[in-house]
Amino acid sequence: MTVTGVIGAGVMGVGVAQNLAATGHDVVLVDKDEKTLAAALAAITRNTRMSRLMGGPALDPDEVLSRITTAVGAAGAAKAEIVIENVTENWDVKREVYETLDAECGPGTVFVVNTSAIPITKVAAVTGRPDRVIGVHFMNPVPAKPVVELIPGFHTSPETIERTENLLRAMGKKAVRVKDSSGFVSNRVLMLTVNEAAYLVHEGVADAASVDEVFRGCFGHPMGPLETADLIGVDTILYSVEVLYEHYADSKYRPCPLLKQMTDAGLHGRKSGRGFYTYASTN
Ligand SMILES: NC(=O)c1ccc[n+]([C@@H]2O[C@H](COP(=O)([O-])OP(=O)(O)OC[C@H]3O[C@@H](n4cnc5c(N)ncnc54)[C@H](O)[C@@H]3O)[C@@H](O)[C@H]2O)c1
Repeated sequence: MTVTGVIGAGVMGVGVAQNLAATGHDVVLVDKDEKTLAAALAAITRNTRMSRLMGGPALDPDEVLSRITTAVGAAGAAKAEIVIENVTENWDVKREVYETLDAECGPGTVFVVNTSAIPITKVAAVTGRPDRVIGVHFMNPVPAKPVVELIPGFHTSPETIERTENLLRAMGKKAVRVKDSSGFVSNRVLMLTVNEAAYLVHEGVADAASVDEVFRGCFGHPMGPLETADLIGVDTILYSVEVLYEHYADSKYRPCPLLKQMTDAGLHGRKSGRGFYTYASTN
């Protein structure tokens, strides 16, 4: 039986595991503790029930859940043939996970890096299989977003690209191939926009609702940048801007102090119930 490992059961891991299971794949979903895994399964149950209402396919939650097993610790994905990693956007956290995966998984296992800004070649370098490491930047919410960025690293082999493209096709995704560069295409632009929007609030130029209204009303964006920050996770925005700032050594990516304060205060957006806005539920 072919199993796909999904490491990290947060915002993205939940979406990736649901998308995989809903398209017939057996999944082992991994996180640091049982509590997070239980919350992830509850979120997948809610999201599959709501799928039709949200414009997606009708899904049977029991059938989707029957394809997902869970495990604590990255070693739980040892038997997977492909692993999709979605842990916190922090280099030390990701590095440790890849060292474990490299030691535990078979030599043929492909590691798919889902990151906002960390270069794929840097991740590949901490493994003994740089030819079998590739980036896929999924969009959020994963089951609802048909396009991903596909990012081969410096050493990624044509076979790894092909295996990853096949999996993405089976998940119903169209892959846009881009070169390995911190932030890729989407987040070089999006993170700058969100960071600058946070500066507008930080400096008192406008409140969050006014900033978002300008983007929705004037530019026709379905969501403003600060609503988007809450959807992505304010902490994840901060970590991504920090990665860009460090990688390019360019002051245009200087992280807004308000993002730092909100992250420290636990205002992480939808997933924590409060960010730039307040939410009734943390789904
Ligand atoms: N949120 C988005 O919209 C979005 C979009 C595209 C890509 N990404 C990227 O996807 C990755 C995950 O983002 P997220 O929004 O899901 O973050 P998140 O904070 O919601 O979830 C991260 C999960 O990783 C888990 N984790 C941390 N260390 C771990 C370890 N050692 N072993 C197992 N699990 C561990 C955490 O417990 C948490 O559940 C990040 O690299 C992020 O940049 C996020």
